Amino acid sequence: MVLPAEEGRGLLTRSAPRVLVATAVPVERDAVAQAFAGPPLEVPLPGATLLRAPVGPDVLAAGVGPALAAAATATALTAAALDGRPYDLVVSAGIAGGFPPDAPPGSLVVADEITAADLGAETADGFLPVTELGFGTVTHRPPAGLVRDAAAAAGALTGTVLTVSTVTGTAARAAGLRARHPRALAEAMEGFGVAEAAAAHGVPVLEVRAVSNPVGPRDRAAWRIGDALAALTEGFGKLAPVLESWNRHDHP
Ligand SMILES: O=C(O)c1cccc(C(=O)CC[C@H]2O[C@@H](n3cnc4c(=O)[nH]cnc43)[C@H](O)[C@@H]2O)c1
Repeated sequence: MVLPAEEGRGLLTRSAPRVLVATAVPVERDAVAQAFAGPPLEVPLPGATLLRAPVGPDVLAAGVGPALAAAATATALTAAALDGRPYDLVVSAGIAGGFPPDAPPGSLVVADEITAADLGAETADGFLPVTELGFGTVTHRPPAGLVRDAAAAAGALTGTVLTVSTVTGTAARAAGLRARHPRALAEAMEGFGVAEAAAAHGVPVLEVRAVSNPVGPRDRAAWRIGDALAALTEGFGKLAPVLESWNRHDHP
């Protein structure tokens, strides 16, 4: 991309943004990496290994759950900053449960809100988020322009993606989550942790999820993990130009 000051002269080019994609497990990491050409290098970090292809984002299997996701993402962000090559964008990605009927298995969701759904206190009157106890935050909002462009490119739905530490296994809990978060399309276990790490480094965050199962009564046999991983690869293939042209200064 030509820098505005050099337009017409074509002397300087802006280098591609550095993007870190954090998945939970290696099969998700490999599904994302498959969307980008070239054999990836393995870059060891404390507690995790990054895949770095000649072109495209660095992809990390950060672990399952918000704590491990936050720790591994923060490690990768710190290593890159100390190396003098900080990341410009962090993407939390992987499979997820989708709230029926809005987000069926195989569909792709780009989060416009990343919300910790079980970070708080249970009371006799219901659940209180930590913010109502006077602490921290429960929601991170990715840049609106990036969400719009990413969803349009990938053919994805947009809405809230919940982060939970316990996979929902009953219709009652699914209904309770949806009542508290009417815009929720999906639940997964890492987005909020990845977003907290990105926020601590002042780096924007995006979350992209491929739906493998409905949120609700536990039926492990019905999970469509292969279809969701294929949707993740296809989605990242379509997202590639959006990520390559991402410039945080163009998208407040
Ligand atoms: O219930 C099981 O038997 C079971 C077996 C293997 C793996 C799991 C997981 O919970 C993996 C969670 C993993 O995938 C994401 N994910 C996918 N679907 C959901 C969901 O409905 N609710 C929450 N998380 C989900 C999550 O981000 C984890 O990385 C279960």
